[in-house]
Amino acid sequence: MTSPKSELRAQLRARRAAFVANLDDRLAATDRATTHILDRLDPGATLSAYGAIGDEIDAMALLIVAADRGHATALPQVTTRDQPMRFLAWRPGDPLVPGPFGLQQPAFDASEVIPDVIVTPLLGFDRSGGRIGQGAGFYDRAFAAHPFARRIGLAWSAQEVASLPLDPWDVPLHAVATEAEWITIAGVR
Ligand SMILES: Nc1nc2c(c(=O)[nH]1)N(C=O)[C@@H](CNc1ccc(C(=O)N[C@@H](CCC(=O)O)C(=O)O)cc1)CN2
Ligand SMILES: Nc1ncnc2c1ncn2[C@@H]1O[C@H](COP(=O)(O)OP(=O)(O)OP(=O)(O)O)[C@@H](O)[C@H]1O
Repeated sequence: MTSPKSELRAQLRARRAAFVANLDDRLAATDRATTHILDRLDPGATLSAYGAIGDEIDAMALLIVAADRGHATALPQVTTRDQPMRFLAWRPGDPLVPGPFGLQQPAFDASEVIPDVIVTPLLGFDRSGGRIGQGAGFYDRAFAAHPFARRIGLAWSAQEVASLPLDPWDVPLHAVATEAEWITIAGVR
């Protein structure tokens, strides 16, 4: 299938890979990006993040520091493309089990939580809060199911595009954190 979105995904994957390959210090850059988020968490907020796939910014250190600061922490659990993604409690030291797409996920008996903040991986973002992901719609469906959660994209600056083709179900991000800056999107409810 070639569509504007799938071509764009391929371009963005290539751009992200080139950016990461040229990064001097990936850990330091990850730390700068995630610190934008940590510095702005409301006390006691329940935070969901993710473990990186491939060239994504890894958000596990963010989750570990947040847990240390007293936040309840969670990771998404996906099973099949048809089933909605759920957010399951996960604290540092809790087991992780292999899931689809090479994901490491909380155990099946972990309790479901309602996150206050959803830190979201992405392939591309724009300054209107537009986001393009892997194309399975897991995050768009989760955003629709959790309308009161803050939606924060975590991405390398090279993942910015001027504007994204938007579908009716796309839910805008409230903010994007990169290694270079913190971007808040005006007017997103
Ligand atoms: N780190 C991370 N966790 C996540 C997501 C994500 O994008 N990144 N998801 C967001 O929805 C969900 C999992 N959904 C996914 C849907 C499709 C593919 C996928 O097609 N992967 C490619 C390889 C991509 C790559 O290496 O960059 C593949 O399997 O061929 C992966 C995850 C939930 N957790
Ligand atoms: N709220 C929703 N309810 C039902 N289906 C949805 C919803 N949001 C998105 N989808 C479905 O998800 C599919 C993929 O959407 P899209 O291409 O926007 O994914 P994406 O944002 O790139 O991926 P992801 O959110 O997994 O990172 C679409 O076919 C769409 O029908």
